[in-house]
Amino acid sequence: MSPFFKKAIGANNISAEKATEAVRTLLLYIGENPNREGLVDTPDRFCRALLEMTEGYSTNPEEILSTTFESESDEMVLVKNIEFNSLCEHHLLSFAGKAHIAYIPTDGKIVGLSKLARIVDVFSQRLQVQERLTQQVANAINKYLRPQGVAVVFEGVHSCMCVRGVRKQNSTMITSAMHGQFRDSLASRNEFMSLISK
Ligand SMILES: Nc1nc2c(ncn2[C@@H]2O[C@H](COP(=O)(O)OP(=O)(O)OP(=O)(O)O)[C@@H](O)[C@H]2O)c(=O)[nH]1
Ligand SMILES: [Zn+2]
Repeated sequence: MSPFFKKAIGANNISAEKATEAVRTLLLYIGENPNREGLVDTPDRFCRALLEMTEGYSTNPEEILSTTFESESDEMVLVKNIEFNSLCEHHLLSFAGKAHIAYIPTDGKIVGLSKLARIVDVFSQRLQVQERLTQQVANAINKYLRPQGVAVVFEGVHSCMCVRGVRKQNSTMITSAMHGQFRDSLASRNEFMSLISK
């Protein structure tokens, strides 16, 4: 019995047995034989992978952003090219790319660099649309860090656009969310945009 099966009950009181049975049904639905050697453990693996890819539901963003430090500076802090992997809520297919986050501290209140990447993970590891993912990251930083401004840009390539449907391989979706000084000041916004485009 695999580790997933030992965790007998998941969210909404759904048993692991029922979840794996649903995947077996999907395999039958496409004309496959779920009992053949290569597929016999696939329902279990799929359920474990899905749980892993959506583990952001069980992480509280407030906890991540609660460890802060003091700094002398109230200048912009920017972390760019933070990799993310998410699942589109329409097709349950991956969309992935990079996120760029900047904030302007209030009273020198700063946060560890890794925490910005962790915030990206918390909201990426859920079923998402990129617009909401971008907003949620910006809103969480705005709410828990209370900076003078926060700017977030996501650049994502959506598998559901590449491997099926319109099959466009080279399109990238760019979404942004701005609060405070980045929304109010064109100069701050331009500085952010020029730094991330370098
Ligand atoms: N705005 C937005 N759209 C997304 C995102 N991820 C996937 N989509 C789109 O969601 C839409 C779902 O459209 P539907 O018409 O309901 O589904 P569909 O028939 O599979 O659509 P096609 O992909 O056009 O074949 C598609 O246009 C996808 O490209 C996202 O993060 N943001
Ligand atoms: Zn999709």
